[in-house]
Amino acid sequence: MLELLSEHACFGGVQRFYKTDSAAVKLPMRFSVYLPPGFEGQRLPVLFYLAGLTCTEETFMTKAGAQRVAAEQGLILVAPDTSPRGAAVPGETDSWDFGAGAGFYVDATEEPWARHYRMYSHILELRELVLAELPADPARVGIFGHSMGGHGALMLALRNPDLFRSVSAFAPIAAPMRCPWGHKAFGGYLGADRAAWREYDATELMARHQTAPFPAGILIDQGLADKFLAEQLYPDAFEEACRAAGQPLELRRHAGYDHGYYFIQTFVEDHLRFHRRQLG
Ligand SMILES: N[C@@H](CCC(=O)N[C@@H](CSC=O)C(=O)NCC(=O)O)C(=O)O
Repeated sequence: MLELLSEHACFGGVQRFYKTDSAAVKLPMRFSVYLPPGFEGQRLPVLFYLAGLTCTEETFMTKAGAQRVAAEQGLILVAPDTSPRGAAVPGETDSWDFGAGAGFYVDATEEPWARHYRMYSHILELRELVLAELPADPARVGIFGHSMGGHGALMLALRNPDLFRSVSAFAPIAAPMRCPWGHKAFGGYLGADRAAWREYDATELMARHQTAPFPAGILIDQGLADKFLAEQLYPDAFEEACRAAGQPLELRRHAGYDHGYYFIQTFVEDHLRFHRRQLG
């Protein structure tokens, strides 16, 4: 079920890379796991990280510098890939913001994507797999992510608050129905019907709430020197939906920080501590 591809000692714990045959995607899928020191024989809190456009299961583990704090906090980290690989869909590698590396964490319904591009279901199946095969506590699962993955984390948590107890994001594409990346992805994967888009848009999902789905709060960090901020991200729209729903949100705006992993490195410790507090 799980094939261990490699493992590396890291801050007293172990960094692993796995492959699994995904029932959701109908292809082999890779993911990475960090296990903190002393993981054997106990059930630890686990934090899923969803990466952004062009990333793989390796990006977060090699670039974010999260393992030192995960080791200290006793957190398992899991990073899935960002799309199916080798689906052989014509044109799937033609652009960097749609197709391979850009699955947007939705289940495609449009052809030719519908057979393999099922990343929403893949994240949920991976959650089950991790809980079955690794020393993770099913009652203490959180989710966070960056950009496309920051949105994926918000959306998956809002659709499944019983499965993910804590949620945060770095520079999420917070309202995909309003931006070019979202139009391209939702139009391509889900078709023209905007009712289908609404089921995957975090701002639309939050707007349905009249009470806070995450009463302990949501954390978002956003760089103000992010070149994608004005055209693609719309954190203010998500902030307004949270305000209307009574959802506590800490949206921290940081002068000088861009969209990349130096920004994530700077604030990743805060996110891990935020989740650790909420997961207990
Ligand atoms: N190739 C693009 C840049 C792509 C990019 O910035 N990807 C981001 C995520 S964007 C939203 O999901 C990312 O995380 N990249 C990986 C990295 O190592 O920085 C361009 O030409 O602008």
